[in-house]
Amino acid sequence: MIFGRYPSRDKQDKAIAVSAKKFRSAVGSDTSNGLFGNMALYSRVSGSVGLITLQNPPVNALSAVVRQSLIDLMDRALSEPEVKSVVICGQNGKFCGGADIKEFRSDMTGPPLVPMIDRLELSSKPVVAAIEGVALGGGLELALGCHYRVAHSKTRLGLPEVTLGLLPGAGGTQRLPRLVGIPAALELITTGRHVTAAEALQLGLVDFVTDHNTIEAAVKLALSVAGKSLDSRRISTCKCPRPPYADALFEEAMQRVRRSARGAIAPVACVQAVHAAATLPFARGMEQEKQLMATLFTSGQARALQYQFFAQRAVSRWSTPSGARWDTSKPRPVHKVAVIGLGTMGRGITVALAQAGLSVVAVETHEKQLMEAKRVVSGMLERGAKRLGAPPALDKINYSCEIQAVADVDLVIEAVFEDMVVKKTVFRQLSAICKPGTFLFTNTSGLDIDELAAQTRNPELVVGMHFFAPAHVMKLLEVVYGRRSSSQAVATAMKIGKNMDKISVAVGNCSGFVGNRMLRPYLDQAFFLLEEGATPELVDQALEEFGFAMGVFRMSDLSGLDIGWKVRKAKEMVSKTHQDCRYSPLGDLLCERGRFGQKTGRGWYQYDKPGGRVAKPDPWLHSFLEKYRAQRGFVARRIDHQEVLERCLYALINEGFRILEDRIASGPEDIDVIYVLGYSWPRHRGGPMFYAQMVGLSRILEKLEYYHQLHLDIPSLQPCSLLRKLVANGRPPIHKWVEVIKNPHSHL
Ligand SMILES: CCC/C=C/C(=O)SCCNC(=O)CCNC(=O)[C@H](O)C(C)(C)COP(=O)([O-])OP(=O)([O-])OC[C@H]1O[C@@H](n2cnc3c(N)ncnc32)[C@H](O)[C@@H]1OP(=O)([O-])[O-]
Repeated sequence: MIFGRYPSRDKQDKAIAVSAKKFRSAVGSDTSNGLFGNMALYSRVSGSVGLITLQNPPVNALSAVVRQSLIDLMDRALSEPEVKSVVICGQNGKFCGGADIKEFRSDMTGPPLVPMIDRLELSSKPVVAAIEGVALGGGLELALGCHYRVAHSKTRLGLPEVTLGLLPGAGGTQRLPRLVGIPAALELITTGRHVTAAEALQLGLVDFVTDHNTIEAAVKLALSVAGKSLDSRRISTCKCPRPPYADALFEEAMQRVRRSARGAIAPVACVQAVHAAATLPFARGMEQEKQLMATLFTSGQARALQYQFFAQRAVSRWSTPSGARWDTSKPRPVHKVAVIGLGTMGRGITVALAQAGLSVVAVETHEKQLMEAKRVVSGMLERGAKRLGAPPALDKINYSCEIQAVADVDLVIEAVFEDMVVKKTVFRQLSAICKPGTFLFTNTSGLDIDELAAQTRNPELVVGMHFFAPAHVMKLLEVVYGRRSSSQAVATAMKIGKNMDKISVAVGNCSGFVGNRMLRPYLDQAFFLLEEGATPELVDQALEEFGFAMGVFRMSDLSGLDIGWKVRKAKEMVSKTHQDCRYSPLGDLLCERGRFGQKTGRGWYQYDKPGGRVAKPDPWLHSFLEKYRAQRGFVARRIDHQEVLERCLYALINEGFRILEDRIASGPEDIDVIYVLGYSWPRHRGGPMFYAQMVGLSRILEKLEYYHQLHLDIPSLQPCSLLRKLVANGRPPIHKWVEVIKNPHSHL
């Protein structure tokens, strides 16, 4: 009966809106305080079911007003004798994205989540969560407080609080293990992984999954359970199932998070909270959860992670110094894309484009290499499809040895060698072959976009795309606009990035763009520290303890020392005499001896064989460094971790300020997103510019001044004028830096 009476989602939203209107007039609420812009709505369906709809676009986050409305509407449902059960759903096909993260930045007001969920669970009438779209964080915790959970098959569920530096502090750490068991709860809570509805059903997280109308299904269930005992449905009253090997499980989980979290405190607190669920009664477990949450909530790590969450969304609202903006620039539709050059990067880009549903023409000049690329790309697509449970997009790609095959595409991504001469030739060819209006994008990690654009008839169609390897996996894309790139070309590059599921950051054109430009002074400092007495092990240990996945030398062994050597040779840095500014030839000297890193079994470390992965300290390298110092007049001194961090990181941050000053990045968020997603900067430290704010701009300035005085031949240690200006302006918070950049006379 309910199915026949139930309207489509559209109609249903209209019905909800109508009942909301009636409800507003019934309760006589004041709309002037914005209450009804963010609230929950109430209606009665099928005679005896109270339907509460969360309404707080875009993700129905549980803001203070939503929480208050939910409490009021639950009271209403409980007080109406005709109502026998309740369904909670979210408007616009999204159940709930969790607590309102914006509220975490200010003093929290409104009713807290924990007692609200406890009251819900205590309800004498059954409450069913109708979960569509997402049930994340506090949203899933709300659903765990309900007595039944019905999910749409396309829903994603999870407790991602750990990614925001928190734990599921609205009872999630106590209810989830009771519902799905300790192993699954530990995994979900410490990783923040989202699960599909199918997996949720398998775990017992939801009771029922539907491909059809979720609210209909939830209402049907609510009708069927009305009046039945709820004793076994209140998760807080259930005993947490404790496997016999629980102690070993917790031990293993703690070791795992300590290893992978590299100094992040939230995953450790998550394990502790689940341990409390396994060992304490519910109420005491909740106390433990609350205490752990309080510590995390005020930590710098939570602030850093929440800053990064918003920064990753803010970068899509790009702008350029010439006034082009995301909201006034329309991307052109793109259906067919060509990739030129099927080396490692070209293959990854081809896969990413095909997976995004675009038709791709993949071009490689030699038949043999083309066939090899086809084999590898097909394998990558097949493995990806297996993971996603979808068919591989093999038929999206046409392979060709002829550059003429790109004549009718809408966009070309050139991915040939990182060599200006080769790229210029390709761009001249493309400009002649492609149909008018074709966008010509280049995958480069630092070459001059304007110089390439000058080879074409339409430089406004040229944009840089700096992909990170592996290109089909890495989330980051630097979209580099040149002096003449049109706003439409930039908007189209940003859109293509989004289609490929990347986080794209629009940046200006300069050598190395943002990421690699900042890397230069960081690498230089690491070399200088070796000259002054450090070892690769000492430098790497300091950086890894800070939170980097790999120190600079281990990383450079992994990516290959010869790559940087080639670039330095092309820039004639290797052959030049460096009189005014210090240059360390250490990397070049290693390359001259054939030590290219892991691939040759020798680099800054030694490996058991070429291609080996386990880095071991190399006595040869140590004695080489000693001889080098003696020959060049360096007297080895004791260098500690603090100096390593200050020299390497502050030099990198100083370059970040220069980049902001030069308007290469439009704000500190751009730099921080690039560094976290592309250069493994520890996420819980927010990014280099956020870290600078945490350390204190005055301290960074003071330390840079100190080191620059000691090393006047290292210009990158000279504090840049923007940093001085920010300190002179009273060290404004990071979101106000842009005001100082735009208005040099600003006193805020
Ligand atoms: C009390 C302790 C216990 C509980 C703790 C928690 O629940 S912690 C929370 C645990 N929950 C999470 O960690 C979930 C966090 N959210 C997500 O993972 C994703 O947003 C999504 C999967 C919900 C939707 O993905 P999608 O690609 O469709 O969309 P999108 O990602 O582009 O977002 C659209 C807009 O919504 C905004 N916004 C989103 N969520 C929230 C929020 N909770 N709050 C506020 N705002 C939020 C977002 O900033 C953006 O705003 P903009 O830039 O347009 O002004």
